[in-house]
This record gives sequence, C-alpha cells and structure tokens, in this order.
Amino acid sequence: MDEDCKLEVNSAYISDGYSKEVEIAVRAVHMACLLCQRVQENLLSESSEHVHSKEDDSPVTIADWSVQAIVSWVLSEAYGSNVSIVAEEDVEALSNASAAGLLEAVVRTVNECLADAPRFGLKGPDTDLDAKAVLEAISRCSLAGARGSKFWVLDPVDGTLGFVRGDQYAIALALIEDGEPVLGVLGCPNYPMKKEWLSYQNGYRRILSRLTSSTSESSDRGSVLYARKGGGKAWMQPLLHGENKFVWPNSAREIRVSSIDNPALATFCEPVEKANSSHSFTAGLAHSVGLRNQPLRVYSMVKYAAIARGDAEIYMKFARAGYKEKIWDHAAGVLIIEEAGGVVTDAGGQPLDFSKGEYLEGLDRGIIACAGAKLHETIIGAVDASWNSSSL
Ligand SMILES: Nc1ncnc2c1ncn2[C@@H]1O[C@H](COP(=O)(O)OS(=O)(=O)O)[C@@H](OP(=O)(O)O)[C@H]1O
Ligand SMILES: [Mg+2]
Ligand SMILES: [Mg+2]
Ligand SMILES: [Mg+2]
Repeated sequence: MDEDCKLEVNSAYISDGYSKEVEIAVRAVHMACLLCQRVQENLLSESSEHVHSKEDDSPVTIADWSVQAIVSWVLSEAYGSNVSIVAEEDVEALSNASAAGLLEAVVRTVNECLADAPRFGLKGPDTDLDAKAVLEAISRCSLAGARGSKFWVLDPVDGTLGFVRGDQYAIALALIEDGEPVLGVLGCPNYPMKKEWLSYQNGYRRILSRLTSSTSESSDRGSVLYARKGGGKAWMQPLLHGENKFVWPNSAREIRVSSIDNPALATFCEPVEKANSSHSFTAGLAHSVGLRNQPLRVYSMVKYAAIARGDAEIYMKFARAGYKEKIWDHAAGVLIIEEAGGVVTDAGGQPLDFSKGEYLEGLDRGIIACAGAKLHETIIGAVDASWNSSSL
C-alpha cells in the first residue's frame, strides 16, 4: 500500500492532555521548517555572508535567530508574554551597530514567515514586526527560565553545521513540566516521510537537487514528528510546502521504533563531527557487540527522529570530558523516542535530568537511545566493559 494512504487526519490532536499545546507547537514548528528551507536554499545558492561564528566557534545563521523569534512570538501570542521559553540563541551579536545588515535580514525573514501564519491556521501580526519587537521575541527566551516547573525549550536550528552544509538539521521544541519533557516536536525539513532518503553517503546537496528537479519527489521533502507524554504514541506529518498547495489541518501517521533487537542487524547513528562524539570509542563498542552495519553519521536530532521512525536502532553520543550537554539538544527527541516505544538514558542507565537548568547535569558518560530494552541493555553493558580501557 502506498504510505500516504495510511495517513490519519489529526488523530493525535483528539487526545486529552496538552492538546492545545500540541496544536500550537506543531504549527509553529511547521512554520519554522518552511522558514529554514527558504534560508537554506538561499545560503546554498548565494554563498551568503550570513553565517557567523559564536564565541565557541560554532556557527549561527539568520535561520537560528529567525526561528527563535517566530516560535517565541507564536507562543507568547498563545500564552501571553510571560510564557517561559528557554532557547539556545541570544541577541548579543545582533544588537550592535555593525550588525545592522544582519538584523535587517532577520527581521525580513521573520516577517516573511509570519505572513504565512494563516496558512497554518494561526493568526499573524496585524503589522510587520519591527527590529525592536524581533529582538524582544528572541531575548524573551531566557536561560533563567530553565529552573521553573513548566517551560518550553527550543533549539531553533539543531545541527547548524549540517544546515550550512546543505545537509540534515532539525527544529526542536519541547515542553518541560516538573523536570520531564511532556511534549516534543521535531521538525526535520530534509528528512522526508520515505525512509530511503536518509540512506545517503555524500551529503544532502545532491539529494536536494534531485528533489527539486522532480515534482512528485519534491512533494516528500521533510517531516515533523511529535508526541505527548504518556500517550504511548508518536506521530509524523509531511512538511507542507508550495505556494498554494497546502491546507491545514495536516494529516499524521503513527510512527513506531524498529523491532530489530539483534545487534548484527541493527544500525547505529552518531554525530558527524568527531569533536562532538568519539567515533573511535563507538567503533570499538560496535565491534564488541557485533554491530555489522556502518554507522549512520547524521547531523542534528534527526538521529532521534531516525530511531523513533524505525529507520535505525541505536543512537550513541559520547562527548569529550568536560562538555556539558544542553537540554534543548535532547528534550524533544527523548520524548518522541520514548513514546514511539524506545528507551533513552545516560550510559549509566539513568533517565536524562531536565530539571537542573540549561544543562543535563549529572549525565553519566554519554547518551544511549535504543529501539528496545534488549538492545539498550546490551549497549549499556558494552559501555561498562570497554570504558576503562578507553581514553575518554
Ligand atoms: N564539543 C561538543 N561536544 C558535543 N556536542 C557539542 C559540542 N559542541 C556543540 N555541541 C552540540 O552538539 C549539537 C550538534 O550535535 P550533532 O549531533 O548534530 O553533531 S554533529 O554536527 O553531527 O557532529 C550542537 O547543536 P547546535 O548548536 O544546535 O547545532 C551543539 O549544541
Ligand atoms: Mg543543538
Ligand atoms: Mg541550535
Ligand atoms: Mg548552536
């Protein structure tokens, strides 16, 4: 049967808890995906000057700030300007006089995106936001909010490196309540509904050109995944696109983790950059448990999406000693995998702790997400067995 035939209209919205939050968050992420697709296309075609380096040398682009502004604006329209949002970006680099051109580009991008709000069933602003309003929306997302009992957490563009390289990236929005993610939405603008698009080796640029050259293929370009806590279900929607082609409400299909529990058949994902996770440690570990497939190295939380969708079975990340993982890099993905039937813990088998501020405090060694409990136990055991002889 064609996959599209299995779509169910809006099933996840019918459920009780957090239904308003799900509606708003999913729509905001769809809008953000559209924004990012436009900016990424421009970046690739113009080799734009709008990629900047932060203090830690990591990249930030007009898409990161613009997505943070629009999600913040949409959430504060829905929940009032006191809504608590914790997000990655700040306005420092945008606020000084030398950044006038950059700020102008962000304001233009934000207004272009908000003008599309009605297509997603949301009300946009009556008049365009000015620079002050955009800066306010971005800076409303303060890290201090991460200690409250209920707050949103946003990574406007996760995998910015993948984004600027024309590859995979994600938009991640979660709601944390009493230290636990209760709602997660992952926008994956370059991860289509059909699995085969993930199995690339030489970057995404080549695939993008294939997609844009064919109308039928270009209709399946990205996806948005979401789940709410306790539902035992996770969902995926196709990205809506095209000038007049889309109509809200969108349809959703239930997703489920893979049933493979034999390491010899399993595929594991890990970050692309060695600097973000030790490839040599995971290679040794993969060998020791009998993983035969090559690792799937993918930028961003698309790795969490791949596990939740059943396209891969294991995700491992072992950052260098001293690096502290941030809550926005994991919250949405963890909940979506759990609700799709998977298991996510640190390497000591403990759940990730979202209650201690902007970092995952107390994280034991690394993060391990698996499609099922059996694989998870195997990997945890293998980490213990090989940790002391590793140089991590
Ligand atoms: N040194 C180091 N170690 C581990 N992790 C780090 C490190 N530096 C940054 N980050 C965070 O990693 C986020 C990107 O993770 P990825 O899994 O996408 O990595 S990779 O780009 O595929 O290598 C990335 O998220 P974004 O900044 O949103 O792209 C960072 O929050
Ligand atoms: Mg990130
Ligand atoms: Mg980011
Ligand atoms: Mg970043």
